Amino acid sequence: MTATRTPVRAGGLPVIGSTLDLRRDYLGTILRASRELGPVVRFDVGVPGLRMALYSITGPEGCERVMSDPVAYRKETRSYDEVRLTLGNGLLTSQDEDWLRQRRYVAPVFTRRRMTTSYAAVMVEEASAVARRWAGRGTVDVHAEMTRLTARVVGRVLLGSDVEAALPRIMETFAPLSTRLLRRAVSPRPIPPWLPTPANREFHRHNQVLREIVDDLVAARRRTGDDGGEDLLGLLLRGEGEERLTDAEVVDQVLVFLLAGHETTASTLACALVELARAPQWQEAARAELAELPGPPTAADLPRLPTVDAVVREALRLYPAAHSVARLSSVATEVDGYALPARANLVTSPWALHRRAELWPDPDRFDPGRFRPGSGQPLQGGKQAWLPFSAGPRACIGAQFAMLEASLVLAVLLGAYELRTALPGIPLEAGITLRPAAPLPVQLVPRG
Ligand code: HEM
Repeated sequence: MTATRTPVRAGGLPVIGSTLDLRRDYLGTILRASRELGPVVRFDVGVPGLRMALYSITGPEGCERVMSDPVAYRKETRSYDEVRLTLGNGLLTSQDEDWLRQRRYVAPVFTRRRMTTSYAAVMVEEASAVARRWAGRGTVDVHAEMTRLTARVVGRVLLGSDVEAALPRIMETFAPLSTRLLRRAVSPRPIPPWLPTPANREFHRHNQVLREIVDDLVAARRRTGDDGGEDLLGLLLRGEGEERLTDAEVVDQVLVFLLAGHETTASTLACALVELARAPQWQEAARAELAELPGPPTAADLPRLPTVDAVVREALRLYPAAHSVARLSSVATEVDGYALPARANLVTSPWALHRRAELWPDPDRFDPGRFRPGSGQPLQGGKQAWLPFSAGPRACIGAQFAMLEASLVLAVLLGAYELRTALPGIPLEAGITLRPAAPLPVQLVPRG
């Protein structure tokens, strides 16, 4: 296709362009631009002379195309440079040969067999422990509860460690790091991280805390001399094969999996639980399917729980934890019929893609029925209309893990409790990930 159009420019203010809009309300600004101006929009960030152009990509073909081609669209963006300051060169941030070697190396930990047997059993065990712990508690903050649960699962399954003790430190550091990252990603010239400003000092202290947590996890495993059987940390420390990782890569890898492996699924689960608490008919529909199972849910039962699966997918549509997937174009290119220059900062937005009315009617409404066979949705765009885990070779390696965990946890909790809430909606905060901005109280009514 020949490029015919230049991207529409978002209004913003004469001198500073869209800087304030993006900083104050990133999600709202991207969504409004997508709805009012189209699938490729240019935002000018910063004052003239120091200006940076940022292009939002919110159509199904455009998002998939940019996400799927790691040669034409690179992880050399401002936001990824910021992520590297915290996470180093692990699987999420590395590129090319480094990435391929790391991805092949960790692949054995994510086989279907492991997911559906040992990992699923741990997920059900941990969810059942939460259900027991909730007994007698009238109301719980489902975001805090799901964060604890998913961290315990990642700790047990991937790292062979109890990470619960470190959780308060992880949460204290991750939230401000995440917010800082997005703020700096939409600044044309952020203050260099080596300048000893109070904000930078706090940033380095937070990074140090995270590194200390990982060092402790690695040291504890080394002390026990246990090679951890088949888990991720055991695999990393044993250093098998020709593609073995350097010591620094091991630490970076643990950090990535520790953070990416729980925070995203926790937010998804928390949002799903609140939406279910607001929609008793979907709880009932899910329970009717659960009632047909012979015992506690297992991975093998999931095909018999289509409503639970639809609830997870709908939560990921409305609240995609990875709301943006950023790339830098390595060459001049064309996306959705719009010409983009080389070295353009692109932000594909699952958040805005998932709320396009021509794909998803009444897009802001929670309706798991969209994902039931025969619903006719998405109306166009097919699989490209739902991209919470990105697409192509750099898609989320933990996608099946997350889907499995979210489905099993919902199945266990819905079997044990009726959920109610007075929350009118879910307050959201966009940093590097999308997360609830406040506690999410949900009332529990024990079932039989
Ligand atoms: C609901 C939960 C999750 C969501 C929405 C999510 C979303 C994503 C997305 C969109 C990417 C692509 C980022 C990019 O290319 O810029 C990604 C990559 C990644 N995710 Fe997830 N993720 C989730 C859960 C998990 C879990 C449970 C794990 C680990 C167990 C994980 C580990 C990773 C890793 C290591 C990468 C980098 C993969 C690569 O580039 O090869 N994620 N995730």
